[in-house]
Amino acid sequence: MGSILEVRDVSHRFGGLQVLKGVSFDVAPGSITGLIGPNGAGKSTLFNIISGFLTPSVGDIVFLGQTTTDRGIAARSRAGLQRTFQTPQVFRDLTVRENLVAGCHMRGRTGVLEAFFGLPNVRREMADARRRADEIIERFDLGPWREIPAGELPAGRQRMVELARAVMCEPKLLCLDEPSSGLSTTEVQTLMETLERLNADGMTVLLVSHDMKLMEVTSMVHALCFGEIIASGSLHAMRESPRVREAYLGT
Ligand SMILES: Nc1ncnc2c1ncn2[C@@H]1O[C@H](COP(=O)(O)OP(=O)(O)OP(=O)(O)O)[C@@H](O)[C@H]1O
Repeated sequence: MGSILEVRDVSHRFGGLQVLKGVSFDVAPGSITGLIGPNGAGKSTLFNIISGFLTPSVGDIVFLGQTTTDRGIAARSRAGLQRTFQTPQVFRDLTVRENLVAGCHMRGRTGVLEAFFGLPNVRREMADARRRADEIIERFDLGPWREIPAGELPAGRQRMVELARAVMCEPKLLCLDEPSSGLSTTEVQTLMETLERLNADGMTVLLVSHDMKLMEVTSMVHALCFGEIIASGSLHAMRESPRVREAYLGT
């Protein structure tokens, strides 16, 4: 199989501000690919373009061989691209389990009328969703908080709930925006182990962050600076690259 995701010559401007300049890279299936860069490099803009929250001024996003540049967020999600946010977006009043079941909704095949009348296939689908939510809750060590409203959990745990909900959708590509932001050292370690486990189970991950510790889980890293990719390679190669050191690490 070719690339899961191809970013092709993407440029973007906000009014007079050129934020991305001809950015191209691929995400290989089965990889954890990282995108690093200093504040203001254009990471979030690129991430929003990949996930469909923004349309690039120029260039294309190709997901699973299909040009998806003009497809909306929901269509990309149905095709298997899931994202998380810098600030975790959980349904605050729903329990952890309900959050995960809600995540499963996108995978459902039943229509609105069937759901309204509570037809047997809807009940079956809901039972499947609850079973799957319970499995994932165990995998993410969220058991003790299963029936707690997600909004009452500390930020680190909410991030795990958001990640678990994204995993419920069985994404082909999981895109994570600054997933370690606001986490303690122990929580970052747990996050890294979780990502490695998901990847070992076959999930492809795109990780956008300036956290070099977190980047240790990646097999390929692209460094973005002032809207351009200035280097690509292993994390070790990035740490050794004079251009990255100068632009990103400031040494
Ligand atoms: N909606 C917007 N309108 C105008 N300028 C914007 C907008 N969003 C981002 N920018 C500008 O685009 C540039 C790139 O921002 P972006 O948030 O993509 O960078 P980043 O690498 O994600 O930074 P950070 O690590 O601080 O989140 C910055 O100069 C920012 O001020």
